[in-house]
Amino acid sequence: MGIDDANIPHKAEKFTQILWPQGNTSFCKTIQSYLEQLSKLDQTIRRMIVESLGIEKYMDEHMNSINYSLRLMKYKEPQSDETKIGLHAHTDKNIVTILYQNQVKGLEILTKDGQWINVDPTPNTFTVMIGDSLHALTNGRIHAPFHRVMVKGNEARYSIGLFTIPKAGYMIKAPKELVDEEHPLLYKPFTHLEFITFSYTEEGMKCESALKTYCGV
Ligand SMILES: O=C(O)CCC(=O)C(=O)O
Ligand SMILES: [Fe+2]
Repeated sequence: MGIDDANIPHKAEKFTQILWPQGNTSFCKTIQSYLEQLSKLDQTIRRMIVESLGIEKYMDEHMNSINYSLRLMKYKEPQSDETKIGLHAHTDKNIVTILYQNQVKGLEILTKDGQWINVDPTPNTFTVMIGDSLHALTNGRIHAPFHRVMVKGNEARYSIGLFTIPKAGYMIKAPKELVDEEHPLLYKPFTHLEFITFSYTEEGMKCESALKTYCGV
């Protein structure tokens, strides 16, 4: 469950009302404050990425091209020592995801050489995941890793994700500065909505990389 267009202040109130029709000021304020602080962290991260790629002239366009979505997730305890899949292996389709979780481990990331590694929970630590849209926008300079959640034991895993999502209709297109003979264009321009729609089709779910199949050059 979550909040789309989470940058709109009254959305946190509406979301709280769904969970507590009689109201819950403390929850609502916590969510608002979380959104405020985490969106600043997201902006710092994206600014650093744009600067590190030397494409500062696109900074304002990039910073203004997204909306936020906040999702609260619960992975039920399987009540068994056998490891079960909580969330299937996938790449995020958006720009940047910032994850925070309780003390129950389960998040795993696939390294470029094909090893699944655990992301062990550390208090006060956020995990930043790059999504396919940023991978495409940077013409492949930044890797969008496959990740999954594996659960076992008797304790539920809770996580909260702030997702940076391209605005409706925004064309995701690598700037010309990142395309040259050594780095040929990897993906044709696309919108997030069209890409995500494809990724949910039978073909999109079956193929190894929905991004490559959908708009790979
Ligand atoms: O719960 C987590 O830590 C990961 C969630 C996730 O990968 C997602 O929602 O895309
Ligand atoms: Fe994910």
